[in-house]
Amino acid sequence: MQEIIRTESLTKRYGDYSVLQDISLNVYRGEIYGFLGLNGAGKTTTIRMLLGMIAPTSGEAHINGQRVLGAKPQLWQQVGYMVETPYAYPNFTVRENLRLIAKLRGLPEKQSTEAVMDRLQLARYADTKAKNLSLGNAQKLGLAKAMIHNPSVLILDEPTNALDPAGIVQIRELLRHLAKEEGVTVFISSHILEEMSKLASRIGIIHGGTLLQEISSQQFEQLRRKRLTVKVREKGELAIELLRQAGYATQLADEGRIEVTDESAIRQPERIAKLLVGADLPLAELTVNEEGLESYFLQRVSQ
Ligand SMILES: Nc1ncnc2c1ncn2[C@@H]1O[C@H](COP(=O)(O)OP(=O)(O)OP(=O)(O)O)[C@@H](O)[C@H]1O
Repeated sequence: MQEIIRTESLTKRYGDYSVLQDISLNVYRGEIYGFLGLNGAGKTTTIRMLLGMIAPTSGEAHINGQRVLGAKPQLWQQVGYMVETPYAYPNFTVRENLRLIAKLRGLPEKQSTEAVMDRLQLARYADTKAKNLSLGNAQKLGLAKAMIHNPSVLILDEPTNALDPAGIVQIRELLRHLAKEEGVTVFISSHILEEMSKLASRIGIIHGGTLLQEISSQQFEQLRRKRLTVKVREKGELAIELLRQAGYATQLADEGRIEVTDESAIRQPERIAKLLVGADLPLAELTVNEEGLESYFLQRVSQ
């Protein structure tokens, strides 16, 4: 496997305040590496160092085998990035903004602009001034700028932040396609656990400036605690008794809800429904809940 991104003990301090400690990670060609952490965990700081925008206090970052600090300008022809809220010239249209970037990058202006607008489904906003775009479309314009030169490495800081659900699915599919079909390496940060487990092939979890854990997305899915919540219209005690007798690990939660944590119940909730309805205990609610990022961290950090 070809190593594309490598950090060695990246550390950043501002005065006495330590933002990042000893971050060492590797990302391989065609991988989508999800960098997952709560707000303030240190994601943006890491990404800024990956891009050479700020210098580490100690440690190093490498892309394509080159040390980022002091890298030759050619390195940046292979890298596309979007960090925090993307900037665009407000009085230029989407097309004008992109043509400007194409020109600065020495690309065929018309062809690369139209191609990237198509890719991100931005063509119908081509003549809209950047200042009149919705937040989601402004974000897409930022992504278009990051991708216009067809880079082989994409580094994206919370790229789906302002997008609506349809936009999130679209970007997810585009990134998956780029990684799988074109071998593009994607490093993407987010604080949304759900999104990461759907998109990334590997996930690095950062908390308080430390890389806590690196796992595959499949492992991550298995580690997340899931539970089935049931509520019956009445006779909650009886329902609990019945479920326990049937061998399910069951406990009473808020507002008369019953939580079932067995794998088999989570995989086949219809069995629970059948059991209760069959005993004349009609259901008011039946849901599978997945643990959120905060509680996953709390559990992980307190171990
Ligand atoms: N220039 C700076 N001077 C001092 N502290 C800073 C500086 N830049 C960032 N920090 C602090 O470093 C910590 C990590 O910030 P960072 O922006 O990297 O987090 P993040 O994980 O990207 O969070 P968010 O999702 O909120 O952007 C925060 O506590 C932040 O206040």
